[in-house]
Amino acid sequence: MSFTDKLSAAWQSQTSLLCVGLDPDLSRLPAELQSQPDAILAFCRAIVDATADLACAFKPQIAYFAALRAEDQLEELCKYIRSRYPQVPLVLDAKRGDIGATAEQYAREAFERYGADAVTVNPYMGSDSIAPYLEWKDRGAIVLCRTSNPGGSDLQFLKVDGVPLYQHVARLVAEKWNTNGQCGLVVGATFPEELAQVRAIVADMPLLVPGIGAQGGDIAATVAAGSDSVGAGMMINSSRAILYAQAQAGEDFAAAARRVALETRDAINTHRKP
Ligand SMILES: O=c1ccn([C@@H]2O[C@H](COP(=O)(O)O)[C@@H](O)[C@H]2O)c(=O)[nH]1
Repeated sequence: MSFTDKLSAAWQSQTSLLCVGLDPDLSRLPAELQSQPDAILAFCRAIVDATADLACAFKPQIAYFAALRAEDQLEELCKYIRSRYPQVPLVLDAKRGDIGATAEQYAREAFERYGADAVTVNPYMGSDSIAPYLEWKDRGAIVLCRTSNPGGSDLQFLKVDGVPLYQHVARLVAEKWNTNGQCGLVVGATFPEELAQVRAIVADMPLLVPGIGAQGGDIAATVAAGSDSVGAGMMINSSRAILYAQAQAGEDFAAAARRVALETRDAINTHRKP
């Protein structure tokens, strides 16, 4: 099944636009896990098991694994998600961007090694740097457009022919690069006005929307600005707020993560229009 078909099915079957981000930080893991040899894998698997019925996607961020020399644990985690929860799309957040020959290897890494349904990519190097991902006709390439960080404005807001650069990216992806219908865009929940502008340009293209939770983006404004024509269209990502949720009495870390994921999923759904 293609990335976009799997995502549309997940939006429906899970009744969820919540993407659970997997950004394991060893120093924030529960003490009882920290000394285990495969602590990262054990932690992420527990989070996945606790939230799988609440998520329309899982998004491991590769830097958190690579920094700890834990790519083997990321591989195992991806295998686990694919076999246990095949209905939940797996988005590898890698933000790759390089010349075509190198991009071919990055595409193999994402789609062969990790078996991701989609990968995040950087548009700065242009069409030939994106083409290798599009060779994988059923997989997604999710292109950075209007990122959630404040510094994203340095370049993304520059006017080119009177139009901000991020809008050029949105148009380029929608009109030229989306040859297989498997492209998406990254637009931050911290910029709802720009999210609405992007939605107006790209019709029902899926958007990966990080920035709620730890980055403080407003859920109601995000849903109002970014929903597609059927009240879906987004993977609204939260990572740290779920992963490191404060445990309440009687909860372990996974139960706390589930509680926050449930609250977040429901808060998003409250604002959706049928
Ligand atoms: O514009 C972007 C693109 C990607 N991210 C990634 O999303 C998560 C956000 O984590 P939180 O803990 O929910 O803030 C993280 O993996 C980023 O690398 C982003 O934040 N903004």
